[in-house]
Amino acid sequence: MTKQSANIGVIGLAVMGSNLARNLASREGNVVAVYNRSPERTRQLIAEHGSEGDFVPSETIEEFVASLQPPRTAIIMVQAGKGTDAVIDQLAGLFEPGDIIVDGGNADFHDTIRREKAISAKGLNFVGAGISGGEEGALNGPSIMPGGSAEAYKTLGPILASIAAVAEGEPCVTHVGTDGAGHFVKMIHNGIEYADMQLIAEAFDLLRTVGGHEPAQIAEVFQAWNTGDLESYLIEITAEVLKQVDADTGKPFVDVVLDQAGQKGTGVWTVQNALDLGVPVGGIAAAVFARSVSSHPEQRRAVQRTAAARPTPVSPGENFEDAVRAALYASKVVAYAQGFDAIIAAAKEYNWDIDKGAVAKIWRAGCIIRAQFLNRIVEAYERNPDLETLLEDEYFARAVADGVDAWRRIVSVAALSGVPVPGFSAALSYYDSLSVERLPAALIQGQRDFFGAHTYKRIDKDGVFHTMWGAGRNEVRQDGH
Ligand SMILES: NC(=O)C1=CN([C@@H]2O[C@H](COP(=O)(O)OP(=O)(O)OC[C@H]3O[C@@H](n4cnc5c(N)ncnc54)[C@H](OP(=O)(O)O)[C@@H]3O)[C@@H](O)[C@H]2O)C=CC1
Ligand SMILES: O=C(CO)[C@H](O)[C@H](O)COP(=O)(O)O
Repeated sequence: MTKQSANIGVIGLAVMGSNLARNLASREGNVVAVYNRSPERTRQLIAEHGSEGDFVPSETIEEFVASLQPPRTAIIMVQAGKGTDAVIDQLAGLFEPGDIIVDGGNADFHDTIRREKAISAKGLNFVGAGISGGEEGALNGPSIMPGGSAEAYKTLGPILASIAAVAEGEPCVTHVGTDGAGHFVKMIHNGIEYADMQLIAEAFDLLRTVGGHEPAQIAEVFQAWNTGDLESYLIEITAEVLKQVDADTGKPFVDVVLDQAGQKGTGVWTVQNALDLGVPVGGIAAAVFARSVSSHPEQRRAVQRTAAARPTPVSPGENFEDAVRAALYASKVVAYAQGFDAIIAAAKEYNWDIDKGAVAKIWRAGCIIRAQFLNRIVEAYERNPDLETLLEDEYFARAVADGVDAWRRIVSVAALSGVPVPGFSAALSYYDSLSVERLPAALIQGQRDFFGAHTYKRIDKDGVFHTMWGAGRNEVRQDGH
């Protein structure tokens, strides 16, 4: 065994960890310690890729720790939850003050805050770092969202910058904020990812059901869209998926896959946390619920048996593809606006100094939502870092206004044709809710006051009021004036 020869270590050598270790080993100057609970994975990595760089494999965690140069830095890439806690406990028992434990998994940021507190009390550094890009990103350059202390980032930052994706000459990594900030931002990335995917799926459904196109034709539409303002990794891979033909049946691949979308939980976390923070993220929530609806086959079958006859799709009308594209773009803007709203609210709640423009920059490459579109968000926050919402920025306000007629038409066409568009319609209702001068919330206040004396405010004078609904219906002031 080479003693203390590695400048960085990776624990957990499944899909993400083994590729991240290979990425690290491919960078000049890195010597990478690698360890996995089951030694077969470590042996496989070395057998298949050992010649790609300087690896130091270990079959026990003690050996792994002994192979790291102080201050030791180890990136954990194991199953989120109990697996991560188990590995952190092992490392914390062997590391020395000043050493750095990095959790690169998809951790719940509350766990990261808890872990950071416990680990830093022992004099060790703990960094929760969101890593996005899937297995290909981990190997060739992911987008990395580290939290933790600024002190730990001084050591860790250059290592992460050396393996991150690069967008317009800048590495896709930034110190997002302290303790759980990195994992919070990664969670929001995934929430936006869910929304992006759902909106694309709705566009596909409309082009097929109302537009009458076959998957291969729709693939060409998406390829064309990928050269305009919708250019993104998700649009690009959608075209690839739609082109695929099933070898067994000769049918489009998309027609032989069971229509029940899976999820590992980060979308649900996004919505749960947004609710806790009081941030309306209806567009993202619609995407999470859409996956959930798809995965209730018994309920779907029950309603299929009893529902009214399915409507005949209405005529798509002129420029249908362009209208779908406009609806997709406007709905996407809403999803990103809601995601950034959640980041702003969390930064206030948890005292994180998050640079929104820097977050948008590190999402431009390496991650699943990578897109040119992120540059528009960078520019918006450069124009005004204190935007109430991205929707008020001059570029986004104009972009949405330009597409809003088409957006309304598409939501109407979908409703008349019986095509479910929870993402498009939730986003449009959100936009209308923000842009209409008066909301029916006044009636809800009246109802609350009626049944529960919950009081209300008036538009024409200060104070808190209650109407004596059961006794004369006089209005009385409730705030002591
Ligand atoms: N897959 C993806 O595309 C992405 C994944 N992530 C996150 O990265 C992390 C790693 O993901 P992935 O590579 O898919 O691997 P998995 O999430 O499938 O986790 C498998 C790894 O965890 C290890 N492990 C599980 N429990 C324990 C334990 N109690 N003690 C020690 N090791 C344990 C396994 O070791 P053993 O071999 O011994 O079972 C194996 O190395 C996860 O947190 C995931 O959420 C983030 C972005 C994308
Ligand atoms: O973190 C990721 C990318 O950034 C994963 O790809 C994501 O977790 C996939 O999520 P799900 O299985 O819930 O669709």
